[in-house]
Amino acid sequence: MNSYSIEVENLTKKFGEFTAVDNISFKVAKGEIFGFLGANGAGKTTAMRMLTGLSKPTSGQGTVAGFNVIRDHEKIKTRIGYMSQKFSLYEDLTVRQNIRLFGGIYGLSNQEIREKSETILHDLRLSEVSSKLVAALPLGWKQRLAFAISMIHDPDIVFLDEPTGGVDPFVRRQFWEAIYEAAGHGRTIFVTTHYLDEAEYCDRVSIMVSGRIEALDTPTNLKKQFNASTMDNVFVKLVR
Ligand SMILES: Nc1ncnc2c1ncn2[C@@H]1O[C@H](COP(=O)(O)OP(=O)(O)OP(=O)(O)O)[C@@H](O)[C@H]1O
Repeated sequence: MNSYSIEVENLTKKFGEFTAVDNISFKVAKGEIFGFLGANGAGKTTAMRMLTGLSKPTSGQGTVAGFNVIRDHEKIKTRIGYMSQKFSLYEDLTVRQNIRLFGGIYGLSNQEIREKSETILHDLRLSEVSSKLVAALPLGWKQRLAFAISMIHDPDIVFLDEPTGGVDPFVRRQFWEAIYEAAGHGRTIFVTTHYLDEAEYCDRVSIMVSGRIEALDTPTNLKKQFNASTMDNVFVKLVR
């Protein structure tokens, strides 16, 4: 059995003459927390869209959750979860309605939705606010809820696109505890972030510059390699 969740080779995306993602190759092990970093415009979103089956690579090959990124992109969508900072929950629906809605979208039966709803509400201690509009929740709670909902269909991999924007370090730390828990259950976490302290929490980190992966290793090894005391310094040395 393949021990990698993601395996890509020379993945490239061009928009006309412009190469947004330039021959990237890497593997992510099952249950790994993989940080996907890069400056604005480096190509992270474009790469992530190819990995999640939303965009067809111009060239290259690979598998995500065991499915071919070119031929089986519709199947990939059934085995992954996705959470972005910008598009996550419906603010004008209640907490419970959001869980129901996404459970339905991900193809769960009514019985499964009922069970998952109770588990999520209980685990996140949201039972008392289950009939409140999501708009009324603090941002940190919304993020935790969106993360739980992105895993409602038990995906092999969860893609998190800047999941902790706009909250304080304590709330971010709590979110990362939830990430560790998910990874502890064997789920692969693929996460982009602009917070370099969060890169330290990842098992391995890749750093993209102008469409290419310029560095990829554990935070400890990257700091050694770049003679830097923090991931922030590694990033600055590579990107600026
Ligand atoms: N559909 C498109 N057509 C043309 N150019 C595009 C398209 N999508 C992205 N690009 C360009 O590709 C490059 C990479 O963009 P991308 O959004 O992947 O970067 P990013 O690393 O995710 O940046 P950010 O952190 O700002 O989201 C940018 O120069 C962007 O302008």
